[in-house]
Parts: sequence; structure tokens; C-alpha cells
Amino acid sequence: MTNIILASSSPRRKELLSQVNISYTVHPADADETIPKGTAPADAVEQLALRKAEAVFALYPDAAVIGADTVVVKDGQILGKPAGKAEAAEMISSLSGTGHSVYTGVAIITRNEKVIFHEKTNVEFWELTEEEIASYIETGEPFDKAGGYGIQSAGALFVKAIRGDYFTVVGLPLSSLYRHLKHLGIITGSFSSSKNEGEWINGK
Ligand SMILES: Cc1cn([C@H]2C[C@H](O)[C@@H](COP(=O)(O)OP(=O)(O)OP(=O)(O)O)O2)c(=O)[nH]c1=O
Repeated sequence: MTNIILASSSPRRKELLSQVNISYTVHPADADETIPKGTAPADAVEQLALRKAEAVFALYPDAAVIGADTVVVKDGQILGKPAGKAEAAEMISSLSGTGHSVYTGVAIITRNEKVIFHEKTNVEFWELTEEEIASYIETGEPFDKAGGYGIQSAGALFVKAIRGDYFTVVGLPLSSLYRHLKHLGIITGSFSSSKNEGEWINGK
């Protein structure tokens, strides 16, 4: 059985893999996350996911390593994590009352295979008041999240409609990841009732 390693520091990605009882450990990737200006969103998330997976695969050549990257795209512009309150306010205001896309790229690397894919989910926000935006920023939620919001927490209140996999927005498209892992023979199609919490093997 191939060991699965999640190359991520994201507590959400870890929680998501635990939710579906896939056995795994976590080793955050130390990868350069800069991408050339003008890179298309789908290419950007795939390249970054691959970089993260490659960085960790170099340490565990017998494992199946999963890397992922998420960005928000509004009017063709890629929004990563806001650097401060002003940028968070700018990002969330730009999403208010309109639609945007969330792209998550995933790379799976094993000794014999390298699979890279992305999923896209469209999200529509209600019109938000300045007060809502300001008080949301005070919660501190925006700063480690692409686009400055978390759909899985209070950011849920901004969402009018969603089309696509919810989990792509949270940071790991679970059902397509499962299908790829099964296709590669890394997991089987059977489910276990015991929850796997996933040990940190580095960092946290
Ligand atoms: C839009 C959105 C993003 N996010 C998160 C998912 C990702 O963790 C983060 C985007 O940053 P990423 O760079 O994709 O991931 P990360 O830095 O958190 O973790 P790592 O690179 O170590 O894997 O934004 C949410 O949690 N909820 C949301 O609704």
C-alpha cells in the first residue's frame, strides 16, 4: 500500500482528507509560490500544486504526494491571500454583489506517475455592506485565504449561489481527487468508518 502524504500547511486541506477517511500524513511543502504575471489561473494553480508536491516528493520518493493550490479569480485577475486589512477590504468589496471563480489545482506524484488537474467553481456573492466587510476583516479570517474569505466559516454568509464542487472553494476537490487516487491504484473504492486524523510528520 502506498503511503499518501499531503504536501500542505493548510488545516482545511487536512480536515477535508480526514473527512473522507483517506489514510495520510502531512508534510508542508517549502515551495516558491511566485508565478509569472499573466499566467492563466488554471495554469497557475496547476504549476503551484506541482511545485508543492515535487518539493515533498523529493523527500519521500516511495510515497504518493499530493499538493494543491487555490486562487480566486475576478474579472480575469488572480486574487491570492490579502497582505493586510486594506487589501482584504479591497478584495472582498470587489467580490460584493457579483460572481467570481475559485480554481484549485492538484498534483499527485508517485514513483511512476504524475497527475495534475484543476477544478473550477463559480461563486456569487450578495451585495455586502461596508460594515459587514469591515467587521468580517476584524475576525482575522481573510488573511490565510485566497480572495480574503472562507466559505467554510463566516464567509458562508456572503454566498448567494455556488456552481461546482464546494470543496474546490475550501481548497481540495475531494471527489475528483478520490477518483484520480483510485484510478492510480493508490486507494481502493472501499470506505472505512474510523476517522483518520492524519499525523503531521513535519512542522506543526
Ligand atoms: C476561497 C477560499 C480559500 N480558502 C483557502 C484554501 C487555501 O488554504 C488558501 C489558499 O492558499 P494556498 O496557497 O492554496 O494554500 P495554503 O498556503 O493555505 O496551504 P499550502 O500551500 O501549504 O497547501 O485559501 C478557504 O479556506 N476557503 C475559501 O472559501
